Parts: sequence; structure tokens; C-alpha cells
Amino acid sequence: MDELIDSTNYQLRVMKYEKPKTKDSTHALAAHCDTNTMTLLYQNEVNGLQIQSKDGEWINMKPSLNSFIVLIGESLSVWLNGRLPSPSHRVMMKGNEDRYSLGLFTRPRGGYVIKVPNELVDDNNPILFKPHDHEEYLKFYYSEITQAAVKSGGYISRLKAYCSV
Ligand SMILES: O=C(O)CCC(=O)C(=O)O
Ligand SMILES: [Fe+2]
Repeated sequence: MDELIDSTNYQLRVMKYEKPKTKDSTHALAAHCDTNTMTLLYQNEVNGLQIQSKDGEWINMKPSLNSFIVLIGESLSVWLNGRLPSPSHRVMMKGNEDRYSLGLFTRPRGGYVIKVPNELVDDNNPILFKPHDHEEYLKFYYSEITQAAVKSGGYISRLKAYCSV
């Protein structure tokens, strides 16, 4: 348990999305998958978060004021050998109120190897990802060559590009 706590970094972030200047629905946060382990989100009464389903459909999230949204990040998805997918999500704004959200982002700390557990690998489920250090991956994530590849549409998932077997 101590190792689990020690191996994780936590970042708490408050986000403000200003009300759109036009009547149309506007992109406030572009579609993405979180690269971390897990994200917990809380928001004010202004909706806007959309999650993409397997069929590509965007689903509006309407959490009650006493609930949190839990998103699986790509790092957890890779750790679980792809058993749980990390959903693509975005924020669309409409109406005349600002939106506030609070996110707790958990991220693996450098110096710990993320390795698919043997229990999740068998003949029907071959290993999909190489063991890696998340901080080393972040260097790849922010490298110029990777940024250029993303701009040209070269990568769907940078983490999968980094550590796929
Ligand atoms: O504000 C939200 O509801 C989502 C924020 C988010 O997806 C992110 O910061 O990665
Ligand atoms: Fe996100």
C-alpha cells in the first residue's frame, strides 16, 4: 500500500471555461484521452463534458451536484494490458454561464516501472505493452519530433506509440 501511495503523483487543478461569445456550441477543450492513470472530475451546475462512445458518438455528461466523474487514463489502460479503454472526451460550451470544473489527476511517479501484471497475460491475451517509466514517456510526449508527428496526424495515442510491443 505504501508503495502504491509513494508511486503516484497527484495534481489538483481548477478549470474555468468562459461562456461562449456566440449562440452556437463552441469547442472549449479539444478531444483527447488523458495520459495519466486516473482523473476525478467535479463540476458546477454548467454541463459541457462529452465522452466518446465506442461507436464514435459524443455523449453529454450530466452529473448531479453530489457526484464525481471518474476517467481512466491511458497509463492505467496500458497497465491493464488494454482491458479497460481510456475514453476520448472534450468540453463543448453553450449558453450564458461560465463552467468551472475541479480535476484530481493521478500520474505515475518517475522511478517506478509500469509493467503489465503476469495475471493479465495468457495465450488469448498476449502482452501488448512494454514495461516503461512514465517520466521517460513524458520526455517522448513533449519532444519536438512527437509534437510534429501529432500535428501531422501521425499518432492517435502517443503512449501506445511509445510502448506498444
Ligand atoms: O473540465 C472537464 O470537465 C474536463 C477536463 C479535462 O478533460 C482535462 O483537463 O483533461
Ligand atoms: Fe481530460
